[in-house]
Amino acid sequence: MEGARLAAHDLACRRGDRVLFAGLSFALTPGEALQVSGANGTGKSSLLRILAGLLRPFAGAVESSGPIALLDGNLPLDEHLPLSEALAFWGRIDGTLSGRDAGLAAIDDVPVRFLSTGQRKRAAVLQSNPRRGGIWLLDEPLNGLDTQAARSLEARIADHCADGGIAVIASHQPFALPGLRTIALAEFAP
Ligand SMILES: Nc1ncnc2c1ncn2[C@@H]1O[C@H](COP(=O)(O)OP(=O)(O)OP(=O)(O)O)[C@@H](O)[C@H]1O
Repeated sequence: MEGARLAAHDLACRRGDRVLFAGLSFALTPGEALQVSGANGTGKSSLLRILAGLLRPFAGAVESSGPIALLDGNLPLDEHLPLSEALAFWGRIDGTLSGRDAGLAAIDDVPVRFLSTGQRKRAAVLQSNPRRGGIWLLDEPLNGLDTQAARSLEARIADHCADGGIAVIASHQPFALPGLRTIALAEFAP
């Protein structure tokens, strides 16, 4: 696979009748990670949805190559299925789920609707299943995770980038990632 690329060209985002940000540009090459920070409501989640192709930008364009995986507040797992079966559904669609989480093994048989906040996030990390060398869009990925799970996810993001992947992280929280670039969304508020 050719190396992943992700570029934003002069992006603007409008929600309702308000422009949240404008003039946002960046370019990421294989191995790079970018943190997007900003106060509540500045448009971090909206930016990730634009980058994922799920929301049309008000202006500007996104250029990407490589598979995209999005981890956001939604958990696209059947709430009524035991966790292992709910994950297996995506395994059949996506191929083998990348990675394992030993902390979830003991609750394989628990229906998704009974999972705790942190367990849901950990299941979402597995489900989002970033492809080797692809683009991983992460919305507040550390929310709800205990310290050990947070360190483990940081290590997983670092491995993903070391493997030629790209990561964009929307978060208020500091990240321990080598070479992490940052963008403060407030600087692009009109
Ligand atoms: N469909 C919509 N129609 C109108 N306004 C919307 C819509 N979706 C989101 N918004 C508004 O857009 C703004 C940005 O929302 P967004 O979720 O992108 O912000 P955020 O920076 O991720 O916030 P947080 O840190 O609280 O998660 C908010 O004011 C929100 O109310």
